[in-house]
Amino acid sequence: MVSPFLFESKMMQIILVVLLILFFYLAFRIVVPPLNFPRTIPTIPFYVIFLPSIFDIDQVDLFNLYLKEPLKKYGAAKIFFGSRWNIVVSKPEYLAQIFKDEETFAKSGNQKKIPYSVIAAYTGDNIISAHGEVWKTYRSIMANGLQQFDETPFYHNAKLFCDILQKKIGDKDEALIPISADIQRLCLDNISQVTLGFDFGGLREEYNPLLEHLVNIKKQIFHPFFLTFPFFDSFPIPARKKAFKEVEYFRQELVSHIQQQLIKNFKFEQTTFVSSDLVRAFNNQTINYKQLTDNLVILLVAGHENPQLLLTTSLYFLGKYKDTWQHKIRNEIENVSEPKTLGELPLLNSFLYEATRMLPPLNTIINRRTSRSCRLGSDIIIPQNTYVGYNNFGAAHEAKSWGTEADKFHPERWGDDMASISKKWKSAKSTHAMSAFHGGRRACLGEKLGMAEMRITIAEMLRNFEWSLSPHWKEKMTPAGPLSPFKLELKLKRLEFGLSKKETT
Ligand code: HEM
Repeated sequence: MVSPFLFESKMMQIILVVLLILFFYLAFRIVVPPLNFPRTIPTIPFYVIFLPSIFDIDQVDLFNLYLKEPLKKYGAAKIFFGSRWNIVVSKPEYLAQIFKDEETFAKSGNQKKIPYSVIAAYTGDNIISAHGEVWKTYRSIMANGLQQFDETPFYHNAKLFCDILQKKIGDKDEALIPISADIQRLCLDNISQVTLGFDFGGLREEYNPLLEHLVNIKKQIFHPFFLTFPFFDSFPIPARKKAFKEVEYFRQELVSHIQQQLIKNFKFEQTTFVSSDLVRAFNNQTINYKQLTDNLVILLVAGHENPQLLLTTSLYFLGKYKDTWQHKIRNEIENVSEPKTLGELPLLNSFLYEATRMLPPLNTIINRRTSRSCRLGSDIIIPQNTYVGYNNFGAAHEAKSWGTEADKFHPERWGDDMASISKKWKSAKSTHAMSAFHGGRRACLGEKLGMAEMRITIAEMLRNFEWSLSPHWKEKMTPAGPLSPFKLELKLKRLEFGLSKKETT
């Protein structure tokens, strides 16, 4: 008979061996790309993705150190992200193929890629992530309202935004102001008033419960560990359970705001907000309640986060090039009396396009999965069920498209007059040398809206203030995720009365 002690120690040995095997198996899956991944493209070391959590390094440094050369040479690479190995491309020809062949490179957002995660619970199955017929349905409902909209709230909010900054300067002439939180409030108010039919109240209310809630859940969603290993969201970790609950609460609160504004008083029947179109589609059963909620949430999320990033980037470049670009554009807008003409100012628009090129707000997007084994370009064989994404920063800094000065901030590259600037912008998008707004059939539906918001806010800022980068602010971009200057702080100086009080509307 085996003694209980011997039995126990044998069991311990077996458990230890199983755990060791599991550990090595998981480590192998993280360190080495799947064996059926293409050998014709390089592998970015798995640890690269963890470096910003350990060292004081931002994503532009990371790109320059680890991705620039492989992407320049091969146009594609294998990269570990989101608990799995993926293929990321930056060569315009590869982007063109991926964007065009939607059946093979099928959209597969977080709701499919990591359905157990907090981020998937947040945005669900929406117009950006959906594929095929479902996407077509969403697009047919939402496209019109995102293309035809009333810009008036942008003007009012830009003024409110500047008033808030004026108050922060107080009775001094200038002050050092961390700008991120106010930009977020502005962008939330803009998108909620222009597309959702309610006022988020970010600029008007000092304490705003919905905003507090949003800031809180964003911290949990963009937690670096869970962003890299969303797999752990399926474990019963109390903090993550709380995050799920709070995300659900936020979604319900958002819909309830829209219900109060649009549904209860039947305003949706008369208005052309995108949210009204979604409510009508829900009422006639084209979409269900979850689809309605998912799309309302994505309108708020994409509609405020992306402009927030681009505005931060624009204010950063204007601060950095205060004596040149800021000065020149201020002179240019001084003569504008008709708001519509902002879209026709060569300096303002070439500046905006260059800012978008230099720091594309959505740096890397990996949300397509191959529906079959396929060939990318002439020699990259990709197995079925592989996640494929694109690196906007890489595409926008490719020397082949943008010349040897691709890394330089050089708005002149877009042209001197509005006709050539617009032509170059369109051509850069259609050749995918510039993919910051995607392009093709799945092109961003908010580009027109976002760019109008940028022009109007920048013009108002230039009329009110002169600014440079705060001497206390360390020039650094976000370490991971969306790309923009990290916790930007500006040295804002109030401008003389004449220019600041000039009316725009
Ligand atoms: C201003 C900065 C913005 C940038 C840089 C930007 C960028 C992008 C990109 C890269 C995509 C494609 C995503 C993918 O490949 O999965 C996209 C799609 C989309 N964006 Fe934007 N976006 C911006 C603003 C907005 C705004 C203000 C809205 C308004 C709600 C918006 C609504 C959308 C929608 C609805 C799609 C999905 C289009 C489709 O698949 O049919 N975007 N955007």
